[in-house]
Amino acid sequence: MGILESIRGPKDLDRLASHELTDLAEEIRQFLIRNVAQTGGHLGPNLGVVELTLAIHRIFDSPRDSIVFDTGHQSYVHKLLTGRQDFSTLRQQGGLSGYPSRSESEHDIVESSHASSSLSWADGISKARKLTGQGDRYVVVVVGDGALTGGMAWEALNNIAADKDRRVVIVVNDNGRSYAPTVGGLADYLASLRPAIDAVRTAPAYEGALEFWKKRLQEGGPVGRFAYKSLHAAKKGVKDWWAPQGMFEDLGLKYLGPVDGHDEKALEHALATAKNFAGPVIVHAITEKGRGYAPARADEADQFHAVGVIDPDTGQPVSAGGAASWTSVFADEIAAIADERPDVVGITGAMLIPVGLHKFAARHPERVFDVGIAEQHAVTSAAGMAFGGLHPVVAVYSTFLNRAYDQLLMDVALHKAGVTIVLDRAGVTGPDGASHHGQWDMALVQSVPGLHLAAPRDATRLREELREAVAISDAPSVVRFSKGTVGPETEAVERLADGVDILRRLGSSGPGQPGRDVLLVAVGAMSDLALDVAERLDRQGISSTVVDPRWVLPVPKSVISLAAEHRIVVCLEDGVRAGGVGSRIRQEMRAEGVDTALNEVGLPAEFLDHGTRSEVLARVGLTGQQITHDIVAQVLGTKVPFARPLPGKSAPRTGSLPQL
Ligand SMILES: Cc1ncc(C[n+]2csc(CCOP(=O)(O)OP(=O)(O)O)c2C)c(N)n1
Ligand SMILES: CC(=O)[C@@H](O)[C@H](O)COP(=O)(O)O
Ligand SMILES: [Mg+2]
Repeated sequence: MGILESIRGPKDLDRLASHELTDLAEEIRQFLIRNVAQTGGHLGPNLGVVELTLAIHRIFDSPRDSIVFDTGHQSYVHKLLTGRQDFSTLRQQGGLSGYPSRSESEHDIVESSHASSSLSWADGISKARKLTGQGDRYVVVVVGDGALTGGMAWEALNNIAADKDRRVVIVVNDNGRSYAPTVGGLADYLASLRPAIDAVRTAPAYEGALEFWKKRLQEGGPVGRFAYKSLHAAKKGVKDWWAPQGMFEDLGLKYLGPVDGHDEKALEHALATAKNFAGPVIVHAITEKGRGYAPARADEADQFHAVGVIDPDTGQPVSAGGAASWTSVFADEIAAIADERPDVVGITGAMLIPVGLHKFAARHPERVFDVGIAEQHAVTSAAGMAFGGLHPVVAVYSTFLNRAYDQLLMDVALHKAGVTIVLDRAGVTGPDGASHHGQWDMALVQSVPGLHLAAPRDATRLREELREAVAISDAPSVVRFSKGTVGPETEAVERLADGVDILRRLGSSGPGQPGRDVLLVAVGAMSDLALDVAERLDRQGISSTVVDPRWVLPVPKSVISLAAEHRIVVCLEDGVRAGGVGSRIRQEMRAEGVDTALNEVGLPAEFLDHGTRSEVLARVGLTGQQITHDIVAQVLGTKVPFARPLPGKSAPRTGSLPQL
């Protein structure tokens, strides 16, 4: 049996000798490679924090002390050390979360995968500890160099530094990368330290010398004066030479490091030193993403930041890529647009390749900007670019737009700025769980005055709607699409004057009668589902029309007219029902005096646990069978009157469906 199996909780680490810790670190690395290769997950980040996590759990006393992981994707080692060593269900429905999870362990605190929030958590927890007489309990934060490029982190540092007697230990996990090498002034700053200094500040000798001279200083007299002069000179020298200590100390934070983040002994020394400060302190650990796994280290793109199922020996993906992904279609089209439109620029929040701006950047490097993990800044900076005559395309995952709602509203929309926001991973994503589903974007943006929202149903419409979006120069435009492979191409049987596509007309409501029983409004990728429902209804004698609005906001007038000609409207959307597209259509129908019954079919306003995309959709009832069942029950259950006429239209029909 290896050492790892003997670790049931952090306390079991205390008895290990130094060589056993080295062996344990190797065991953990092999465990991660073997297991994450089977399930997929954040292999690179976790290989980089093995020694760091061991040292933290040996020096601090979780859960009495709180350990907070920023973003949380690098908490696998923490899980292994806190009683969770079955990784066979990692990120699977009902299995281990890929992020900290309070329901899994008392050692877990922050479940959100949204970066740069950990220091605010630490500020809050430490204030609570102080006010409740528990000021002797530490808050230890593991924050990456990438997460430190998020503005929220600096808001928190400003507050943490203001109060010297709160026990906050900030471990900067500096591997020099987000996905790609971290960008910006801070990254350059941290990088400038790595080669120069090798943990001298935490060497026992340095601390001893400091203590010796501080005592002489207190004794006063000629020796004390000499001590003062030499300490002051040393500090100034170090300050000039050792920038981060200056920067962080200017902020009011003690700085320790940089420390070799793979030297467990040096880490423990630095953390023990930090613990003795009993106040806010930064420990700057230099780590390597993908440490100990050659395929990860060789991966120039992102050092195996997040992998699918791979061959553990070679690191190669097990399943060759199949159909095109939404992201790849976007990547090709935006690059083509960039060739044609010199005013178009791209902006990414440290996710150039994941959001598909890499081809654009390869062809026009001067026109793609990586702003770091700073979506709020990205959106307002885009408003500035639009003011300067450019057309920015901000590409982010849907869930991360949540963070930039005010910037979209008050910097882009208020100023009628021609900014296009492309939302990848919109709707249910799956394995990354509750904080990653892009389920709120449509509800958020539908309240933004003047905003245009497109939800393409397939690759052709993505290309088309993206081009239409970048042609809008006086308002924000948003194009949103799902994670993963693009659905089948669905050609319209008719395109109406306002761009709405009729996808199918099935059955009829009677000779000479307009419309049909059910109007199925399919938002984006829901078109496949809507067509499946139409087929199922047809088999039960219920007629339907399937439409894809393409641009769902503003609500196209033809959707309202069609609603008046059907008995029920069902809007299918891969987003929260509350405040979604369906509710907006309902508002517009009411404004036009159309009182056709409308069902919003979408996601609940709930946090949805991880699983595959189809498992999660099934869990919330977004399946052909369930939707059909509900429609049939409603239509057969009640005599659903036809709508009152639109002004100038024929009188409504009433009647009941044929008995089945
Ligand atoms: C607000 C937000 N934007 C983007 C992401 C996507 N994301 C996940 S991890 C990551 C890089 C994090 O870099 P760093 O903090 O240095 O951690 P590392 O992976 O290097 O350990 C990014 C951009 C996110 N989780 N949150
Ligand atoms: C932790 C984080 O936010 C990202 O790494 C995310 O897990 C990537 O998601 P995709 O795998 O969908 O690109
Ligand atoms: Mg990093």
